[in-house]
Amino acid sequence: MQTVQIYDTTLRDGTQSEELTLSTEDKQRIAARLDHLGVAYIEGGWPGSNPRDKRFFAEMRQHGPRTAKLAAFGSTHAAKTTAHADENLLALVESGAPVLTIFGKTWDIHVTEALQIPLERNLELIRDSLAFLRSHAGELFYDAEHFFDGYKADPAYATACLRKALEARADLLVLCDTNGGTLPGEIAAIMDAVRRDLPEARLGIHAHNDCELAVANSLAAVEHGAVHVQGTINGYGERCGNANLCSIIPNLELKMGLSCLPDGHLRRLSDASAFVSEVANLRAFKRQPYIGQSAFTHKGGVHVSAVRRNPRTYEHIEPELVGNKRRVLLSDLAGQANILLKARQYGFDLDKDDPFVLELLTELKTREEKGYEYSAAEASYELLVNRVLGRARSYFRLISVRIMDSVLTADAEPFTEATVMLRVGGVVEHTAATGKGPVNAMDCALRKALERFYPNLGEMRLMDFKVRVLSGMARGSGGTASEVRVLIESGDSQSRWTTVGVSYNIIEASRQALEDSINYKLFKDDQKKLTQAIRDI
Ligand SMILES: CC(=O)SCCNC(=O)CCNC(=O)[C@H](O)C(C)(C)COP(=O)(O)OP(=O)(O)OC[C@H]1O[C@@H](n2cnc3c(N)ncnc32)[C@H](O)[C@@H]1OP(=O)(O)O
Ligand SMILES: CC(=O)C(=O)O
Repeated sequence: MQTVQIYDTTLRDGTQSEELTLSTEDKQRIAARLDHLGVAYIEGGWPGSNPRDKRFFAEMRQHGPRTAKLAAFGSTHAAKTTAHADENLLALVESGAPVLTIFGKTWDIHVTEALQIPLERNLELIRDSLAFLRSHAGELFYDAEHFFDGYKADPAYATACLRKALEARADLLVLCDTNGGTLPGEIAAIMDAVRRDLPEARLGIHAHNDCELAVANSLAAVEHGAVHVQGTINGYGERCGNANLCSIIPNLELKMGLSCLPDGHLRRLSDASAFVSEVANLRAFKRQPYIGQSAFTHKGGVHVSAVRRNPRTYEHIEPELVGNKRRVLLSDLAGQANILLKARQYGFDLDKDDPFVLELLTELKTREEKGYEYSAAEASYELLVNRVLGRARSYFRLISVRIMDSVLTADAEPFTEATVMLRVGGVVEHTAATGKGPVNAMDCALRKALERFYPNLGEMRLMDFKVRVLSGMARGSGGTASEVRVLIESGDSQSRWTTVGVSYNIIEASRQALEDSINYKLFKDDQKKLTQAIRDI
């Protein structure tokens, strides 16, 4: 099978993304995960740029990747000096990386306006920089920055730049669509022209996503002779990002029949994507093709009904091939098939004729009409199903919640206190707690009352709290009297879950979501204990 080399630049070009900053340790963790994924090259950074990247390469000399090759990045030497004296090139050599990649100018306006040097001098920079690095590099790559724009402006000059890199014995010429403005047809035509002019060159592609075409452009380049593709995990990168390897890799392997990861490693892709967004502390993009949480998620009843019979009816590949999984959502667009699939996921094997199915579907649609949104709050729905089917026990019964919020003066902190009365079995508990605002005070008082009976609540945390006003006059009287939906995301060391509440009173909506959240934690822990007890028998 033909192979395409994957060159990951998440740790270099990815960190040029507006919201992405990685410490040396973060970079090491991500490098280890990319190595585990099986990419051929990991571009670790620009050692001439900052001490963090320098330290990364020093660390990697001790604990380098096991199979991937580490690349260090830099530019051709400064015009005012020589290659031998250039600090950037010396830092590349000192990095000890087995692969050295430098970028150079190929577009005339970049030479005359950005570097402000004659065109001929730029050719010298390319040749001398690569010639200097040649003996220090296991592999030497040349990134022809703005190659496609340069080629459109002056094909002879852009090609002359590539020739200089070949003369200096670069192993690979990477054609870059740096501004991301090129169309797939143009990429194809220019790739063909370069291959005609330089048949001896090995070519790679580096595309940016300014026209949402970085993936398409990378695939077009491969169809027209590129043997090496650069990109980043989740498409992180400056402006609109880089070519997204999480789409490119499965497209190459599953649609184009080319190999780019070791056998079986494609299944690691979803985990790798989630890991990088977690370390980067960025929310994962749900609608990412292949590996996003929504990529194989079905909501419409018609779709779910067909997918139950044969998943190929609405899925272009099996989700497991990329380590993803199928999900089914519940909403007012659901049909009985959604309920059957969800119930099976919760451990109930229901039949379509079972009266519970219709009851659950009717309950779902009635509640969605009231504003509950179960596709975003599955824990609340799982509790509902378990209650209707008689499996969830009642952990506590809330008798009353009273909240006092007093603002003494305009510049003093407001003071909030919640009083909670509840019953656990035959015991009535009456507790008060203060908090930062009414929801926090209610949360603190509920836990204080319950932790004596359920100590495991101590490890539960509130992760996110969202309030949405439900479309104005149609619900409540509009404005500040509108109905609201509250979504609470909670978590413990094992998992996260989201619950929902709806009311015209924000405290009551929060109370519902909070109560579901606590019940869900207790229910889940009970289920775990039960599973363990069955295993132990
Ligand atoms: C397309 C790409 O993604 S390229 C990667 C872009 N990434 C980055 O820039 C991140 C890392 N950069 C840095 O840390 C810094 O910009 C450094 C250390 C490289 C340079 O910092 P400084 O010396 O302060 O220069 P500054 O950033 O202001 O300007 C860039 C300099 O590089 C020069 N330069 C730009 N491209 C090249 C090139 N291919 N070859 C030689 N010199 C170049 C510019 O002419 C300018 O030098 P000048 O001011 O003497 O004319
Ligand atoms: C080299 C590089 O990152 C670019 O041209 O976009």
